[in-house]
Amino acid sequence: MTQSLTTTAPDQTAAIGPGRLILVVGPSGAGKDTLLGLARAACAEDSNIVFPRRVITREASASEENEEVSIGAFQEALTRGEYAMHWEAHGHCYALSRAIDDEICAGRTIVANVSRTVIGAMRRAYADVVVVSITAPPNVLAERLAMRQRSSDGRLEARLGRTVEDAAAAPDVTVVNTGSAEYHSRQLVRVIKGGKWDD
Ligand SMILES: Nc1ncnc2c1ncn2[C@@H]1O[C@H](COP(=O)(O)OP(=O)(O)O)[C@@H](O)[C@H]1O
Ligand SMILES: O=P(O)(O)OC[C@H]1O[C@H](OP(=O)(O)OP(=O)(O)O)[C@H](O)[C@@H]1O
Repeated sequence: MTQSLTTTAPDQTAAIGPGRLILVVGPSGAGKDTLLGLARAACAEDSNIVFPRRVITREASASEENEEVSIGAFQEALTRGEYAMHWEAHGHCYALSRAIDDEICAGRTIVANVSRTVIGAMRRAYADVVVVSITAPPNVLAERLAMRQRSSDGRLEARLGRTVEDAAAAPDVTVVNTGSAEYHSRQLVRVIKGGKWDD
């Protein structure tokens, strides 16, 4: 497990700061949305910590409160430069609004569930990036995806088979989410608040 919490972009003058950008990543079914939901509730009183809604071309569900857009609206917004980052996966398009840049410039911390494919670009674009990988063994992922029953998930084998090979995607912190969600969410909250995460 690694825990050097801060990565400084090579060109400080170009990087967006001074607030922190916490990128929560990991395979489907690992528990990212679950731990984020609990961490969000735990940070509700702190207006300096922001959990932006993701823009996604799929319907919102019980496990996730996203801003649902059509593929046409997504592409128009992308052309207008309205997204700070965007990616495609599982047959959907995802993005985070550029509004996060204003929050980071104001010194706030942004926490979001993103694709491992955007980590390298985000490390270059932002001054203070922390990548938190949420993981679990393959059999646990399979059980959890079967249990989640999110209608938009499509073929679970395809979700379970997705891999991302990118050296820039190495995390700063890894949480193996096999204990209670409450316990691991407290680890995530410690990272978000800038403390030691594994006390
Ligand atoms: N620590 C945990 N223990 C048991 N079940 C969990 C835990 N974390 C998440 N889950 C369950 O696993 C399923 C997948 O979690 P989810 O947060 O949707 O994963 P992800 O966002 O990484 O795809 C959900 O049904 C959730 O309730
Ligand atoms: O490129 P990857 O690192 O594999 O990630 C691909 C996408 O999958 C996850 O989203 P989604 O909410 O659709 O899936 P999940 O909740 O099942 O992880 C993750 O947040 C990314 O948006």
